[in-house]
Amino acid sequence: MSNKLYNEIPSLDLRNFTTGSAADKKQFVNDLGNAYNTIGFVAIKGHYLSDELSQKLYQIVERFFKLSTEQKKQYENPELAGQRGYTSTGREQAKGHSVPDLKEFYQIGQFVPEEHPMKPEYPDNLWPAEIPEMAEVAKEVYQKLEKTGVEMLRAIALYLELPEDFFDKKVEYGNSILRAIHYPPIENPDALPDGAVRAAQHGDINLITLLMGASADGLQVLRRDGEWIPITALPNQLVVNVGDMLARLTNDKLKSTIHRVVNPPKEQMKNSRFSIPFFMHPISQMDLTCLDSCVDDENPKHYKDMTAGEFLQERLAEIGLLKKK
Ligand SMILES: O=C(O)CCC(=O)C(=O)O
Ligand SMILES: [Fe+2]
Repeated sequence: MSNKLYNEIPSLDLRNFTTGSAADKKQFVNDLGNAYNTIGFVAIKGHYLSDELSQKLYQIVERFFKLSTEQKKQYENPELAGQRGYTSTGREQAKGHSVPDLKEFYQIGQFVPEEHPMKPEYPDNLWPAEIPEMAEVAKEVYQKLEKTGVEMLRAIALYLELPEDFFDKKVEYGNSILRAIHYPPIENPDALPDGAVRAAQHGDINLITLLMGASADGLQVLRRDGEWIPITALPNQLVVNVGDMLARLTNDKLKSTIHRVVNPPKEQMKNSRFSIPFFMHPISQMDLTCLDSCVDDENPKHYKDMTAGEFLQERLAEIGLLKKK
């Protein structure tokens, strides 16, 4: 393994894994493991989401967030803990951070056929009547990202010396979330509460996150040496990082990538920022107990045994989305 400290994230072509030779595939797996052990993010081209489709979704999302607060709040139901529909500003804070992030968001969950046994597992998606095109476009984006995520998890399984299909059944009709985020203009920077930022530093909850290029700069990753490095996804690239669930499963052999979204420089404070991460979750029954292969005397178990569903509930409470009854 190289100990090189990257200043930018390595870029890989997923086609080397999906349609390449055995040697290409092996190289992809090695490069991916290397990226996750150094900077923690990787940029992927040759995936299944077209730039055209992602632009279409961005336009729809911008139209939604331009609606009045009253209109948007029709799609906010606190009983859903932010997992479907709209969540207004001031609700979510990063774990361990007392000031809420400067953002509002809209979450879209799994699409399960009516008769499927997994159907009752998930609340229905909410669709804004004002934007009738959202449902169809969001579903297409969701499924293209999910398909990309399955391939990424196959490569990760091989890197961990697990069977290639280790994650396949665990993410089939999984609890993944497409989250459209709007970071509103900062109208009065002097009136911001201390420590209020667009997104305070955090690790994502899920297995892996796939992020399409945001509308503006601001995303930064915490490199292993403690330096914050700016991340920009180029057109046609997805940025993919490891989340807390994969860190638990691998006893931190794969570490959850800490990242944040900083406030813009003064002259850009009046601009909105939009981003659309896809959080790849397994089904809630998945056991996140550390793999035996990742535990030894030098690396005793860091985490207590939990299912993905239990871990998600715990975290939603910690970030303010699930109010304790
Ligand atoms: O807005 C971004 O670029 C990243 C957002 C993020 O890290 C998150 O919602 O977990
Ligand atoms: Fe994140």
